[in-house]
Amino acid sequence: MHASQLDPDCLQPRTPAPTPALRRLTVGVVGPGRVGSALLEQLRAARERLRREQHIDVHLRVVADSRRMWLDSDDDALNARHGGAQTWRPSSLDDVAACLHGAPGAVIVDCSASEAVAARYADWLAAGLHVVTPNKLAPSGPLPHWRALQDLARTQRVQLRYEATVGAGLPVVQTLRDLLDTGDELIALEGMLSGTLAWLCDAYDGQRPFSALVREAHELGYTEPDPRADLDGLDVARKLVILARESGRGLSLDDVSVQSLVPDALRHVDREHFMDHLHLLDAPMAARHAEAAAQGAVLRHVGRLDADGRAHVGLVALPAGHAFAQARGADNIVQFHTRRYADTPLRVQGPGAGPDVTAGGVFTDLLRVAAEARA
Ligand SMILES: NC(=O)C1=CN([C@@H]2O[C@H](COP(=O)(O)OP(=O)(O)OC[C@H]3O[C@@H](n4cnc5c(N)ncnc54)[C@H](O)[C@@H]3O)[C@@H](O)[C@H]2O)C=CC1
Ligand SMILES: N[C@@H](CC=O)C(=O)O
Repeated sequence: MHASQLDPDCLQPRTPAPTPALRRLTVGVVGPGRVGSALLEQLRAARERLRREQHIDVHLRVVADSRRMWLDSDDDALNARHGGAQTWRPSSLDDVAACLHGAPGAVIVDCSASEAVAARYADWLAAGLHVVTPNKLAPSGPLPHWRALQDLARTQRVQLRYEATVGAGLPVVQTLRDLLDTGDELIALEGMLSGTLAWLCDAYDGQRPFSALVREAHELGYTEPDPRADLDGLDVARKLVILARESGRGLSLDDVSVQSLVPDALRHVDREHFMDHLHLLDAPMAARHAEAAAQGAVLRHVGRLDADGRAHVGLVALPAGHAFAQARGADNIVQFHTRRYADTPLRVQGPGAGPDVTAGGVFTDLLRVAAEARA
């Protein structure tokens, strides 16, 4: 017997630790767009390693977009009903839930930006399915509905996770939750909470038209499906609402004072018309930029939750030495002012938009579902 097999305390042969049972996650992905496709790629690449090292078996059972769905159920009867496994068929959110129902560790991942999908969470949680999402519509939607969803998840003993709704892959929601769970108290927070606006403010130097940069941010996968949600400040307002609610404040979107960059003429037109008329943003942005530059300042898009409970979103001109002025690319920065972090705020910083980092945040939530279900 080799010495390394002896327990040094009692010099008895060690009993080999039993191999942990394999834990299955049965996953359905709704919305294989930019984030959803990156998630599918990450799941594929990690599958063997997760099985080998973490004893987690991730089984992808269904993928659905707005028009069609792909199904590969373990259930022969269900497959037969739908003409066999691995088939494409018209999309149905009812069928997505049906084919996950009762499966071990069944999770629906909503990677859409759709109200119609978010409206299904209550049914899915009630049916015993975990829900993971980067979609901000439910957690920043009507407060009574959001609280009811959280209560439902608790009573059904399933998980509702949404880390990637704020800061994409950055640990923002979890950091706040950890602070509060360990007895700290949020006093205020401020941050650059839009990857798109961070990237636009950093890239815009008054030379290339702002509208051309907005198109580029969209191609890079930073913007919302409709980039107006970034430019009108609503996306950041949603993130502030999510963080405020996480800290126990009953904030709603109507409570956030938002400065929009979208001209009135483009507010209510359809998305195609908006994209065709992006040049209307150019002159106002050029004026804001020139005004800031004349003061030796730079423009940054900032969201704030004040100690008195008020919330604001908008462009501000900051001196070049300010921490936000030094952020580059699509970096988000979130600064938590808490009772413990009173002198220097706790800061989370890094790229806060883009398919890969966002998918990484969603994937982390999936692994948390597996870890918590194991406990
Ligand atoms: N792009 C980013 O950096 C980040 C995105 N998010 C969130 O991630 C979500 C996805 O964003 P992207 O991938 O950029 O959007 P995308 O537009 O590329 O993809 C959206 C997908 O949802 C599908 N979809 C729309 N309505 C549907 C319905 N009723 N049923 C089934 N599928 C439906 C579309 O077919 C498409 O596949 C959004 O909620 C966004 O706010 C969150 C953090 C960062
Ligand atoms: N469009 C959003 C994506 C992440 O939430 C952003 O730019 O921050």
